[in-house]
Amino acid sequence: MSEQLSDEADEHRGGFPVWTASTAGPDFGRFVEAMRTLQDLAVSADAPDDVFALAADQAEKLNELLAPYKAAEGKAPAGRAIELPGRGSLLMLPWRIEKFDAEGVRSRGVFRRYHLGGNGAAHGGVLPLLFDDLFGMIVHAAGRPISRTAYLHVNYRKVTPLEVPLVIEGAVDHVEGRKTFIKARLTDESGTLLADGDALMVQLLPGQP
Ligand SMILES: CCCCCCCC/C=C\CCCCCCCC(=O)SCCNC(=O)CCNC(=O)[C@H](O)C(C)(C)COP(=O)(O)OP(=O)(O)OC[C@H]1O[C@@H](n2cnc3c(N)ncnc32)[C@H](O)[C@@H]1OP(=O)(O)O
Repeated sequence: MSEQLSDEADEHRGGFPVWTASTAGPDFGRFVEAMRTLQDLAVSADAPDDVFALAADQAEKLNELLAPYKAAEGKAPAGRAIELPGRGSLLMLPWRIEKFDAEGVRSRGVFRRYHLGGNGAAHGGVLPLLFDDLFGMIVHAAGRPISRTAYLHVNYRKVTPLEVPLVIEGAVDHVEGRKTFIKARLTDESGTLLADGDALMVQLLPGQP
């Protein structure tokens, strides 16, 4: 997979830089998972203010530790660590890719407490994030040139639960010149449809951001 991520000709990249998979050390995955748990706790903890004061002190210390290492886009392992859930990016859902080829992409995972919307269900805004990231991977796995999302449509068919193993799978539906039309479905492990979506991804022209 890492080969596929970096060997495209310039005319297929628009203004995008070459994207290479990261070779992060073993502690990076542990750090990301600890940060995800911290995100879960940050949105769920009901602690006394003196506990939040201690937590703020420690969070500020952590910021001081990492600040000198802030790097330009494409340099940090986050987003490029393809072996980690969500490719090691806290922005992405912590899901694992289990199929990645020209026929489509499938990924599996759970929504966590951090992703709570209301009454036990995933926030409506995190589903398009999951779909959009999958659509980007589908375009890439299908060998299509670097493209951006022109539109993304999600149908919410059933309430999407937290902490329940789910599967998202999609593929290219059809191609018209620069336009790649994609479809995907989010189900639980028994195949019950929770949401489906479709998108138009448009190939970038040379130099297009
Ligand atoms: C997430 C990926 C993770 C992958 C990881 C795996 C490894 C992969 C590794 C590396 C891959 C990296 C992949 C990066 C991917 C990044 C994705 C994003 O960033 S999505 C950010 C949000 N989207 C934008 O910010 C776009 C903003 N919009 C634009 O830039 C333009 O509007 C753009 C490029 C989409 C089109 O603009 P124009 O000027 O080039 O082209 P015009 O002429 O407007 O459209 C071309 C055709 O598309 C239709 N079209 C355009 N927008 C449409 C729309 N909204 N609805 C319907 N048709 C539309 C038009 O009608 C036209 O069709 P006719 O050729 O005439 O048939």
